[in-house]
Amino acid sequence: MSNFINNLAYEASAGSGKTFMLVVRYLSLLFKGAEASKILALTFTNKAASEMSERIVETLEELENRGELAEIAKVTGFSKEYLLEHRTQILKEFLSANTKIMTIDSFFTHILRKFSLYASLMPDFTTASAQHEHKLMSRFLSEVSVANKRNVLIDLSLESKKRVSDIFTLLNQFYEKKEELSNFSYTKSFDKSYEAKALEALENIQKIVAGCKGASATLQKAVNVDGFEALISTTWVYQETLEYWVFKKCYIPEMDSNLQVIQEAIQEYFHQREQNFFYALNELVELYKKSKKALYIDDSELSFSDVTLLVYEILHRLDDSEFLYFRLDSTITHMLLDEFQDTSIIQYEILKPLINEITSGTGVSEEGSFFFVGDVKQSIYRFRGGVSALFGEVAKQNATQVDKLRTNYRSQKEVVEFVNNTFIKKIKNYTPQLVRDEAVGGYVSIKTNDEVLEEVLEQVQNLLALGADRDEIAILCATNGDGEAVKNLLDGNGIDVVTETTTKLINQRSVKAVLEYLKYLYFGEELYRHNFFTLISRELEPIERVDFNRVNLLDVIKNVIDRYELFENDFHLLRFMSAVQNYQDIEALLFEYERLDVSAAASDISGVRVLTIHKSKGLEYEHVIVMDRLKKAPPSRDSIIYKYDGINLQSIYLRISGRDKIDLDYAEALAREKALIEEDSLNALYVAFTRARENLFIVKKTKDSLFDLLELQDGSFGELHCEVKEKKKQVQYGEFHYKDLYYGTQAEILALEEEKEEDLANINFGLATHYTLEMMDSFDEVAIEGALDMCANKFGFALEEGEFSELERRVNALVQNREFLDLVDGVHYKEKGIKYKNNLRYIDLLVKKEDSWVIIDYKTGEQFEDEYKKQVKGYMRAVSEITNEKVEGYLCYLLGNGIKLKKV
Ligand SMILES: Nc1ncnc2c1ncn2[C@@H]1O[C@H](COP(=O)(O)OP(=O)(O)OP(=O)(O)O)[C@@H](O)[C@H]1O
Repeated sequence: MSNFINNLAYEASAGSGKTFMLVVRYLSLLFKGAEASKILALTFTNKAASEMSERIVETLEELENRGELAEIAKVTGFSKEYLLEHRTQILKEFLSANTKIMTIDSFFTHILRKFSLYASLMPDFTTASAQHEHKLMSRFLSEVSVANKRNVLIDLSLESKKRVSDIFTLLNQFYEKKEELSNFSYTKSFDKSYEAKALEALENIQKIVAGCKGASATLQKAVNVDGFEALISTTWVYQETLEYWVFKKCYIPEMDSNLQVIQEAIQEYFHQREQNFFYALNELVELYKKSKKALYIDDSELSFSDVTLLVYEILHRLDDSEFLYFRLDSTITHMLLDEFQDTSIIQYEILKPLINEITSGTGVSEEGSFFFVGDVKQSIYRFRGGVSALFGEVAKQNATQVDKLRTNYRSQKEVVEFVNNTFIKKIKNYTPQLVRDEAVGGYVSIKTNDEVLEEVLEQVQNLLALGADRDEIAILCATNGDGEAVKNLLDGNGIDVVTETTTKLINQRSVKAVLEYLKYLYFGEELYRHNFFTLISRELEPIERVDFNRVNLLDVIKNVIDRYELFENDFHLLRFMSAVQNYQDIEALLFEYERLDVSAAASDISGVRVLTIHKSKGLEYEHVIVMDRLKKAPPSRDSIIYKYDGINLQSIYLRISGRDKIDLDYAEALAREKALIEEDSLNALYVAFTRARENLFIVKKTKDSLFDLLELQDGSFGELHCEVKEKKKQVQYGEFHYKDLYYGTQAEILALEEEKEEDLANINFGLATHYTLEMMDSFDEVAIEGALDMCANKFGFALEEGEFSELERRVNALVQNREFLDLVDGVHYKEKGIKYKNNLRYIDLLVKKEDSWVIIDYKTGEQFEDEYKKQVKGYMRAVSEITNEKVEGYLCYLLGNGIKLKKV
């Protein structure tokens, strides 16, 4: 019997199988006959989106052995046999469908492209996580100047005691919350009548004191203030009553009534300051918006928040928005949302009509369904406009059944219990998780050590010594800076580290190959064809060019993948394909892909993972080390306090010190803000601890610790145990010889490395020499001629007169050098890229002799010999590790006075 519930949500703890159920849901829909192109699955990060596609494929491929099988059977009511029988068909359909598994940001970008003309934009705009800040700043400043609002900006700066760049942050907040703030209005006022009221009351108090015999000198001094400014900087005006301290002896009730008058006046003063501030900010937001718009129209580049706001405007403001939604809706019948707790209110507002349409079942989609999962305890993006109350609200608004998942499927007993015991006292309504039967082990250690980095290193070394798989060790830290510090330390101790950059999608081989292929189709340059076949380890063959005006980019990519059978087990390509959908055309892709901020499938990248807690969401590792922050956290001092009632923005306040003592509303908002910040930190720790499957290590400091909130005691639970798995096979680098003319070549890498130290002429000469040598197929005079032609084409403009013939002379000398020719007698691999320590390095010339290897590194000057030697030694180590054979390295100097070979 089918158990399919149309509107369903899971509000469940970490590791309880929310993502698992999302995949089950997606597949159940497919098995029930839904078209993949009509299922919209939205995630928060690109990583999550691509992982979801991967999991769908993997699950189908291995369905008979997967836990999902039983769940899908339960949900759909189909027998396991039926499901197994149909999975190949489903997989085929899924792979060929135009699937809609993506981030919320890319979904909104799609919408905006579709309706871009409503926003006076061309549809080929590009997106980035943020607009170019400097450009925006200077544009804004000139707008401010033109609008004659410089004083407004200066006043704001003075008022908030902030720099203009900080005012920028506030402007951006106001800009992003524009919709929520649209019902707020601010009044500008310079009426200072409150001052007179306060000073009159002060005078009354002064009189009382003057008439009081027992008035001490301290008291007389305390009330002896001159003017309003001085009055508000005393401490006594903020007391509840004056029946205290030095006032006590002279206290009469009249004192307090005057105190109250003073406090009301101060409140009025604060209020006026706040209103004037918001008024000014609001005025500038208009200019800010204008500058942003000008910039995105000029550059055709939008930030994700621009996209979101524009989509909101288009869908909600235009008269024909119903029609717009209709057009969207007709292509979406089912909606699945991951990590719902991090959805912002405006994001939900955009999705809302679509969800309504789907769930009401009266629109285009009779059989629609809505599903979302999340965990309010893992909400850590409050600062980005995520309000955790949204979860319940949305369930209510859409008549969604909210179920729980009680069992933890991720972690071992000790970890689950430690997390339960730690957070039950700290997080409201915490429901302890159940341990699954077979999870009887696990280990948790809490250790205080002020040398945080050393402690972390030791823990990693210990784990590795016990046989832990380095890919299964993750170090979670508070900030990117801390991550950098750990990475450097581990690197320095010979431990491979994987961070965000090493895992970029465009740095993966299969993706590179496809890009080379596309470049060949577009530029027609032979080298790209050559590179492509080299990268996919095949013999060179002809490639038919295509006319990009007539074919769809994605089809071209699918075609190359099919034709050369590139897909097999390569999830990078799957990710790449979904990323490509964001590019308007081939030009946009080829000229912009370097900025593509998508990470690769983790499977074939190796090393200890170092990442921030925020980035660790949704991930899991066998061993997790959560380290304390290395520096003290800066106090949170947001100038504006936003107070929400549920999901509705109720009021906003300007932070003014002392204000909480006399303004109850403000005090409440401030207290709530503080509680929310604390909740965020607590949630972040919850996320961090729940990433561990087997072993969890907490490294904390004695002071200013990230873990202070939890009051952890040093100690350990359970027994440390590392399952030693068979070591993964070394990745084969054998055929990776890969030339590239226009980017990322050895020549350019050298340029980056040496830029600082040599003058330009030397650099160019060196690059041209390298390039010539790279272009030579063999070491003879015929090859020199061809290579020099190519060099003249590429570097002719950059070389000085005479340099070219000097280059020719040196290269000729090289091919006549007996010692060199003997050394290079063997099979040549030029421009050999080797992936070592997660860096791609290029060896000028690698020679395979009978049972050994020779590395040759060309140089045109001797001034940095020590550096050069280090570099070659690095290559030698890499090659010897990969091949397990004898390796020799040589620096080969092509100098003005002859060839010099130096063994390293
Ligand atoms: N019903 C199940 N049967 C077998 N394994 C499961 C089941 N549910 C989840 N798992 C496994 O447990 C682990 C955690 O599940 P999943 O990642 O879906 O949890 P989650 O609730 O999304 O966690 P988080 O909130 O931390 O992202 C995964 O390795 C998953 O494959």
